[in-house]
Amino acid sequence: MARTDAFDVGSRMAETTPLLEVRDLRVRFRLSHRPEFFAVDGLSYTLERGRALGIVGESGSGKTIGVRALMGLLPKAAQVVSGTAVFSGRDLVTLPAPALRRIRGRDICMVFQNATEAMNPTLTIERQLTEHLIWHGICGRKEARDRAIEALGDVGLPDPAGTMRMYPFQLSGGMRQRAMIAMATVTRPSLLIADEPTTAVDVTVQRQILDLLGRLKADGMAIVMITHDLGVARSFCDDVTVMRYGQQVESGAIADVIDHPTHPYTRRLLESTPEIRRG
Ligand SMILES: Nc1ncnc2c1ncn2[C@@H]1O[C@H](COP(=O)(O)OP(=O)(O)OP(=O)(O)O)[C@@H](O)[C@H]1O
Repeated sequence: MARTDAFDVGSRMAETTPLLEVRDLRVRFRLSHRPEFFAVDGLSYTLERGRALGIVGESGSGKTIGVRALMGLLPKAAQVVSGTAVFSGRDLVTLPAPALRRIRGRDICMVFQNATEAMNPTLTIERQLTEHLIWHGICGRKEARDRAIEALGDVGLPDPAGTMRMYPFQLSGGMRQRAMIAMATVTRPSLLIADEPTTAVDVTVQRQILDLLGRLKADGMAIVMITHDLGVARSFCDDVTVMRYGQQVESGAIADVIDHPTHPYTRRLLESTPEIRRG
């Protein structure tokens, strides 16, 4: 792997403890119809508060499984077989399920690729947004409602109070995606994992979402962003790691990797998006 030794997201802040330190994470799949395989095979990175790491790579390279492993949200057939993921001093890999549940949805939240699958179709947007705030004891119902309305406004939904009364199926795809981002950020987690957050939305909404995530980052939120779009990574992330077949082939500061890719696979990814290199 190129630049591994130099890769330390936010190394300028090395004197502070990183918010998240993932070391040599390996996730194995055991399925009945095929030999076992490693969907993630040695993933390492460090992330500081207020920084964003992009994880890029083609479909099936292990990007999503790599972050789901941190959240304890792996499919049944998958298992973390080695490695550590230390978040605020605690290893998420070995943390008992109840302790992980207390962190998930409060300190670490995730924006999923597909809002329709991630949302509960039987609950109003209000219930979905206020649930974490109340369940985690962050605030009572009235304040939760105010915070939910504010979060819906922050993601650029035009009528936050009206949106609160709706069910997911009553929203357009772009509105649903924004409501999901509001759900993931309403607790102001210290770490946000965003899996292709702007893939399903048009360019204007994409800009709004990236602006919002940029403001949250400036306020100190750390963000892991999975994207196949190097343009999004370039405009938003401080650092990037490139994955292929479960392995990290190249990592470093985003501008370095884009301007001076060392791995042939990274060069191929860049060649397929020529507008990136023109800046
Ligand atoms: N539920 C599952 N059952 C079986 N195999 C799976 C499952 N989820 C993921 N995999 C396999 O694990 C590997 C990594 O998948 P992963 O979803 O992490 O890729 P990805 O890089 O996020 O791709 P995409 O951009 O398409 O989401 C792939 O080989 C994939 O087929």
